[in-house]
Amino acid sequence: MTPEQIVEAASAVFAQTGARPVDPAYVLASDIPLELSGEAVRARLCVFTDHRGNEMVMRPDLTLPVAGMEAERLASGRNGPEAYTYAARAFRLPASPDDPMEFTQVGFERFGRESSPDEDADAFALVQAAVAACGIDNWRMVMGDLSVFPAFVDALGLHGVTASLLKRAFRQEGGVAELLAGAPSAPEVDLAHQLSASAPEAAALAFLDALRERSIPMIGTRSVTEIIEGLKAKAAAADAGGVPEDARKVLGALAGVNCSAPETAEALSGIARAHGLRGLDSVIERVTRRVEAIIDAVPRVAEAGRFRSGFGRRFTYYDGFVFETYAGGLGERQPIATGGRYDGLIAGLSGGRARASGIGGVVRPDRVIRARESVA
Ligand SMILES: N[C@@H](Cc1c[nH]c[nH+]1)C(=O)O
Repeated sequence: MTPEQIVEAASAVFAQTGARPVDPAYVLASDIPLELSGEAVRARLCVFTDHRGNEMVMRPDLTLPVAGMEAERLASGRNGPEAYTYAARAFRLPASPDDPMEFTQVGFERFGRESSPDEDADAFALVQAAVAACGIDNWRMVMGDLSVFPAFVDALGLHGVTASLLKRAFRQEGGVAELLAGAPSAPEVDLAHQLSASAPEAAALAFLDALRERSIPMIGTRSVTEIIEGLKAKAAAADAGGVPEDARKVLGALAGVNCSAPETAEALSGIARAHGLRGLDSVIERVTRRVEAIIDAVPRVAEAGRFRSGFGRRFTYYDGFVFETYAGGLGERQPIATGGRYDGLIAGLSGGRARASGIGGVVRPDRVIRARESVA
């Protein structure tokens, strides 16, 4: 198949559902993509400064601008479910030397439908139908659910500051492991206390001074404000007694969940049972029902699908089901299809003026071609 035929084949699958074709704004103000991209994507945003000195980005995906459009539509008083489809360009600095900076995503976004395991399965099955239409049948997939970790943290009954620190750490790659590995050092806690006592600007200056004094360079993609917030949260949790030993065991076990799709229910409920945790039935039931619905719709998932609890941080807008599909010789940094649920995004983008569930997924035709070539 030629690249055009692949785009056409995938587009036809999404168009058949009656979704409306769109091609929203290419250029976005940087604040929203910066805030809603996980660390891995954030480091890859194509950022530039416009003629007025505003920091802008080329859209790193289509979900953000499409959800922005939908948030405006809903906030202006229109309502009811809506679905969009696109075959459009997105821009990210390459994840590996053979990845392009500009690429097409063929996908869909659905808003305002019921947020249920069956809808999750339906959205996943639609993406896989597009993958199949592109001539790929020997794929594997990984799924996760971003609501599982916070639910386990809540079930542990920890102090509020400790619980929010853990939920926040979960959003960063390796964050929980780092947190569980050790309490913050005394100088870190002292610095956090000192920063807590200052107004935000003064705190930022004091923080940069502290780095300079210790000759520590600013690296990575987190902003000074975020680093300060993180430090303060760590110190507050340490002041509240830190993460107790039994909670460490539970979270360690949860972080280790990496099982075949049919084993998911047992993996999660086994941890809850072993540690006498209550209040997890509804989240575990939802995950279980979803896996069943997915296997009903796409039977290959029973052997080619895995569930990983720590999975899915490319974008911080995801808050439920997430998945990636891989094929051929391409590794996990180069999925051929991705998607997930983001029920809080419309409320976030509209400042609470509108609310709607959201779910969607995309196929990457350039990677489909490479996956096909790598097995040919
Ligand atoms: N925008 C996501 C895929 C997606 C679409 N809708 C939901 N998720 C990505 O680029 O990885």
